[in-house]
Amino acid sequence: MIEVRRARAGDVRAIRALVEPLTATRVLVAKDAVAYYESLQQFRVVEDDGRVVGCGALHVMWEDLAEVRTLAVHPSASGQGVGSQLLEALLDDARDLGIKRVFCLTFEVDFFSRHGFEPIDGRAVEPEVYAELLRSYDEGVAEFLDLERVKPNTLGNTRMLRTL
Ligand SMILES: CC(=O)SCCNC(=O)CCNC(=O)[C@H](O)C(C)(C)COP(=O)(O)OP(=O)(O)OC[C@H]1O[C@@H](n2cnc3c(N)ncnc32)[C@H](O)[C@@H]1OP(=O)(O)O
Repeated sequence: MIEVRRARAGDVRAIRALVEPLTATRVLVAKDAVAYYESLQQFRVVEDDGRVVGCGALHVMWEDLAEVRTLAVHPSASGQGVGSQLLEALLDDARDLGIKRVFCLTFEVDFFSRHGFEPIDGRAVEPEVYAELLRSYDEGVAEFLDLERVKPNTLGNTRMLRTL
């Protein structure tokens, strides 16, 4: 039976195993193990008969803004609605947190479009918020801000936004 649930500390190994092949092709950014434990509360996983087959995270960036991150489904489980269930659960988390806009940076434009995301150009935040976000040490925030130093990581990705 398929179940979407909050991640537990014991899931981190399975999450890393899902993500690792995707970092080799730069679909997802490689992170150290400690980063997954530190951001564990952001994660949801999909379990199928006791096996973690998908993961995804929601990272809050500002008062009205969060980012979907690290969405990955094992190839053996793709095309069965697992990614859609995960994404919708993360959007529900965003609603629960009072978030109004959800950002993502992805090659999977059709998939995210089917879930109400639209490509955006330029900055998605006011200059004052941009200046505050510059103070973050988070690499994903740097990618959101489209800073020069992280551009090699985001080459070919599309910036997308969903309004809730
Ligand atoms: C912000 C970020 O994290 S960006 C990174 C996004 N992740 C990646 O690029 C990693 C590599 N890709 C993946 O892990 C997966 O392909 C994902 C996450 C993009 C999609 O996960 P999936 O579980 O395959 O998605 P899901 O099954 O919900 O939808 C995919 C397709 O299956 C179809 N589908 C959905 N439900 C079902 C179902 N019950 N039965 C059969 N097909 C279905 C959908 O119509 C959809 O069609 P499409 O390919 O034309 O869009």
